[in-house]
Amino acid sequence: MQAVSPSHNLNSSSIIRPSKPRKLNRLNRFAVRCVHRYDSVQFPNGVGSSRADWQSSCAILSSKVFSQDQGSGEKSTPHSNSDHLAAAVNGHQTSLDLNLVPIDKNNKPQPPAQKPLSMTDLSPAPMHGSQLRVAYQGVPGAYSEAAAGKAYPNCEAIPCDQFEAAFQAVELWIADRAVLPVENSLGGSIHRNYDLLLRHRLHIVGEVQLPVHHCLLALPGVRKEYLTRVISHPQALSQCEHKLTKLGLNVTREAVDDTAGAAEYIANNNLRDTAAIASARAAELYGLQILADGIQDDSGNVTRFVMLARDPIIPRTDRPFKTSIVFAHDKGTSVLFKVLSAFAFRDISLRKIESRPHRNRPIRLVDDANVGTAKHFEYLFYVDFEASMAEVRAQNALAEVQEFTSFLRVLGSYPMDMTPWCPSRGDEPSL
Ligand SMILES: O=C(O)C(=O)C[C@]1(C(=O)O)C=C[C@@H](O)C=C1
Repeated sequence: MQAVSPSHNLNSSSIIRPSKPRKLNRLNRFAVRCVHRYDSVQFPNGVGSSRADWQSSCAILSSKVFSQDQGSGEKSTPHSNSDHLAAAVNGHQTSLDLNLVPIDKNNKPQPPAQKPLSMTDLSPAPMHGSQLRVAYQGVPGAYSEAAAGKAYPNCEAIPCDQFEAAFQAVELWIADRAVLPVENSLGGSIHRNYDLLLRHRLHIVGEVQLPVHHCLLALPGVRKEYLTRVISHPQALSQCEHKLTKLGLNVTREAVDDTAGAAEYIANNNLRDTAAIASARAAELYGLQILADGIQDDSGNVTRFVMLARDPIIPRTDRPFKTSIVFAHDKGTSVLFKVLSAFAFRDISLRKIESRPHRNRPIRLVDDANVGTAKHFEYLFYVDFEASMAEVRAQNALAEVQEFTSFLRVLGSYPMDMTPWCPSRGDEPSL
């Protein structure tokens, strides 16, 4: 993976603010709007977020059409009609020809040139024809950069100073994807990214798990007795809480934007009383020595990252998929039990559930007449479940969830990273 230089850091202040968050609709309203737009939709070269909006709407619509065709049966057929329809509405080349019969120069209809789906359709190559550009939060040497490289080998990694800048980089076509942490095996959820997933219109297209192996870094020649301060990303500080104490360090802990940024700061400012918690790669990049290796409190320290794109991928059934949704109900939280039962009845396992308070920020809902109303929800619930949106049981579960909720959005249906959460190098720190 090639990392662009830190001087190319995306600064959130230098990025044009995106337009206001788009309207959020209930699924059936999505579908209705989608039918209307279907006749008139144009795909200019620069496809904007409205296309992504349209695509996710249509993916849901196609799922619904398919479920109706199948009656109430819960069994899904791999590579069934729904796959084709979903393919057609998810940006595959054939979607552009849907209602058009190609005409030759003598005005004779031509048989449609059908292109079979390939793996590249699932994760389309960048339109600019070069390396995939992947935005991550932090500077080179950050774990997020490593996650970007694991998710997209040979990508061009684009450092961003804030999570929000990474979202904006994709929305503004500066990057093709963003790779952002959502959960750590020790520190739990990275709430900021859950909030941002809702505020932005990107789609989750994949996930990747990264074992996180922390080192204590300082300038060459510095001994741990000289240290008065340890700086790092708040997640990294919390992942090493006990080991720092065990190391006998009498230090204050200070949070900074990212782990590698902490290492860079020490090097740039020649700080001999400060150490950073960061990766071995950060030590190498910023010329620091490793004072202690493997200082995370748990050897199986793993962070889960999601890959985000402007367009959703086509859900499939030939490998394990996960689907992430967010929902809310304006009559409080009692709906939660009903929603969870919609999955339980269909034997769909839940992987994660997260609630986020949302009282102070209304969400704009749009009705069938396209009239928007601001709704306040006390809590938003984020759920990851183990099924693909191409499966009828998942489509039916969501149709039921929709009945119980005032707001529902599918954040993405994507292949699961099946790597077991396993220990990183060594349990005890080496000094
Ligand atoms: O600071 C970094 O290096 C990051 O990539 C961020 C981050 C996080 O946000 O959780 C990623 C992985 C580790 O859990 C620690 C920090």
